[in-house]
Amino acid sequence: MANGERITVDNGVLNVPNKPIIPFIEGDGIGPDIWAAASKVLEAAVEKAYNGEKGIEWKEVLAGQKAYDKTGEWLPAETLDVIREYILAIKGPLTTPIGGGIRSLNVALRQELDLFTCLRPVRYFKGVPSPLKKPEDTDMVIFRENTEDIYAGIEYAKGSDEVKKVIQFLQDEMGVKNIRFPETSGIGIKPVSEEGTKRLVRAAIEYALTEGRKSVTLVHKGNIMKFTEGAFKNWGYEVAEQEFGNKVFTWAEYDRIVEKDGKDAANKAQADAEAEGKIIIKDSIADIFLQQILTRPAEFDVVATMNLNGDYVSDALAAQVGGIGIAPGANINYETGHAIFEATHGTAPKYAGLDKVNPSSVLLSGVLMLEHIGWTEAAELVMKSIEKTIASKVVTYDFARLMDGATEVKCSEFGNELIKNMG
Ligand SMILES: NC(=O)C1=CN([C@@H]2O[C@H](COP(=O)(O)OP(=O)(O)OC[C@H]3O[C@@H](n4cnc5c(N)ncnc54)[C@H](OP(=O)(O)O)[C@@H]3O)[C@@H](O)[C@H]2O)C=CC1
Ligand SMILES: O=C(O)CCC(=O)C(=O)O
Ligand SMILES: [Mg+2]
Repeated sequence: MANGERITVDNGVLNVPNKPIIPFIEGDGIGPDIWAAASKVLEAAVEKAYNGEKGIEWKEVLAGQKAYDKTGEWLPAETLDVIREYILAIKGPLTTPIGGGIRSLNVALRQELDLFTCLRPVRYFKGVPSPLKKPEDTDMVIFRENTEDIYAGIEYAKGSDEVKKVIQFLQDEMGVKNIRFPETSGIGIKPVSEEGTKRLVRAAIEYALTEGRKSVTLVHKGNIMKFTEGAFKNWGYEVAEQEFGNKVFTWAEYDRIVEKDGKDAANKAQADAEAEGKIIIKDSIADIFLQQILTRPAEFDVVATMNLNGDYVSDALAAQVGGIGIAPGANINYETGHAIFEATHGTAPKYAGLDKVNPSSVLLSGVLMLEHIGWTEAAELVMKSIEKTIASKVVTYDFARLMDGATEVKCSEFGNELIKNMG
């Protein structure tokens, strides 16, 4: 086989050689354990699917503690340059200290490469322990805005010169009277833009159309945060109606029909739209949404939301289908083609180096990557093997503690079992 080559991108379309070079970040904490297990499984699936005609050449790039120890920098410029050049990458989790210290490297990677969608599919694997009666009803795909919101990192600490300036500006020039304790407040700023919202919602609707999904729900807290989260909802409906026309039916349209012709007419219009296979664009306020995904999961499909809501919703939905050990993700810019695949969970520091945790989240992120480059046969092999292995009740601690009659295996052993059960 030829030596590795670069993936290139032409007008947003990927050209994938038979031996693509794909950068990886091993990650902090449990990162080395899960990456070792998952990369072996991905290699075995590609080898088996294509009889050695295709293969991935991994290229390590540094970030986090390993980068700091080797270079004195947490996120070396070279890492960003390499990912920019090689288009796709996959990463393990990176630690972010709480209440001080460096800002999130995970967020920095997303912002630096403008990976505006955090795509997190949530589906159930038969046999996985779940707190729900019918976990198989949970089949959602989260589109989380990845570059804005409170994650922009515009924050000023209590007592700093900056916070005093901001509070003074708000009080003196903006007439703000309700900062309850101005002397002891920190301040965070939440930018949410029309452009950022529309590109995210556009990507979610395009995904729903391509994948034959039924609805896109805009999740927001727009009753309280009117000009950020409320605007997200309005811009979402706008982009749906202006750019997708009669391929969608929105609840904004529903409301207009109610006003003009009454509720029965609106219900009929929605039922007709559903029968015609149009995508229903609806919205839900974030707090009730968190209840309804538990009580009525079948009503939700594609979910589009802002950064912080998306972070909370991701972990909550992961719990419904067996937990964060099996929750994959991808950070994607659909315009430039750049993407970084990564698990939804973090570094789980108490398990670091114990060869204990479930490698499935980063592995399934690798499956998303295989699908993304069109290597669906290899992706399918991994999926089938996960199903078979879980059905045989050979699982890591997280599932074993909730399953009757399970055999608990280590992270690396679970990876080997997946390879054994492949095909
Ligand atoms: N994208 C990223 O790189 C992310 C990084 N982080 C960072 O990770 C660090 C730790 O965050 P924390 O809030 O503790 O969240 P984590 O997701 O790291 O861990 C929380 C708990 O989730 C369970 N868990 C996590 N990963 C696995 C796995 N692979 N298999 C089985 N169970 C798993 C464990 O549960 P149990 O204890 O029940 O066994 C663990 O204690 C922080 O610095 C945070 O900022 C967090 C999220 C994402
Ligand atoms: O960057 C971090 O440390 C946390 C990020 C996170 O929780 C997420 O992206 O889901
Ligand atoms: Mg999170």
